Amino acid sequence: MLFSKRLREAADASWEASFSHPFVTGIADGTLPLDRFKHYVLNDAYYLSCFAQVQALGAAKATDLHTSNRMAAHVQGTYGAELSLHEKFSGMLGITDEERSSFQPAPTAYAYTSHMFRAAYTGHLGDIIAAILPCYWLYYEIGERLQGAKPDEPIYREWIAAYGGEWFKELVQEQIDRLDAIADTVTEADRERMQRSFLISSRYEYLFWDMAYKKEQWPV
Ligand SMILES: Cc1ncc(CN)c(N)n1
Repeated sequence: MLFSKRLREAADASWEASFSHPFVTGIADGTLPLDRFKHYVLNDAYYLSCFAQVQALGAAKATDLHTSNRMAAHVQGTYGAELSLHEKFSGMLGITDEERSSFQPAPTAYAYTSHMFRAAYTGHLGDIIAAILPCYWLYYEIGERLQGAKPDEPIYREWIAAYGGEWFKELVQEQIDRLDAIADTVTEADRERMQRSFLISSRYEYLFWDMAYKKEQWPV
């Protein structure tokens, strides 16, 4: 069985929980209150800037120039496509420069990014891709499932269009194929560690919706 198939099966319960989370279903039917989406956008901008750094660490840890180049291209994708989408959302949501400069990540955003940095600093490229792959793959599956949805809110329609698009599908498949190729060359202990990391990221993806939905803050 392909390693990616094994990961997808192992993560199925937490991915199903993401598909049916009220934050996600609220984007699909347009009922999600905008203040919760704003909390998501602020935290996600932080998340994506860390994600790009982790992708760059993947470029540095790759063992051939082609892969370094591709991981660096993915950094540009995060910056040019996803973070610029957030810039647009920030304008539409009226997020001020002051709000952005004084923003501090919520506990879940901080914990999830710390998990990715841990994989990047302690592992090899396979560990990095295992930790970041749910970010690509889960969003693509959500984008695909939501394609038929036509929420009244324009921001939600744009969000759905971005993640269900062909450009994103190609990037996701490229990282799945890369991880499968690496998994063939490492030990079973490595594969088990990568699987644990993939599952932790999958659970954090669920918690990230929940963080935004509940407008999570530090308790003290
Ligand atoms: C938390 C999270 N996970 C995934 C994605 C999609 N790259 C995102 N924007 N934010």
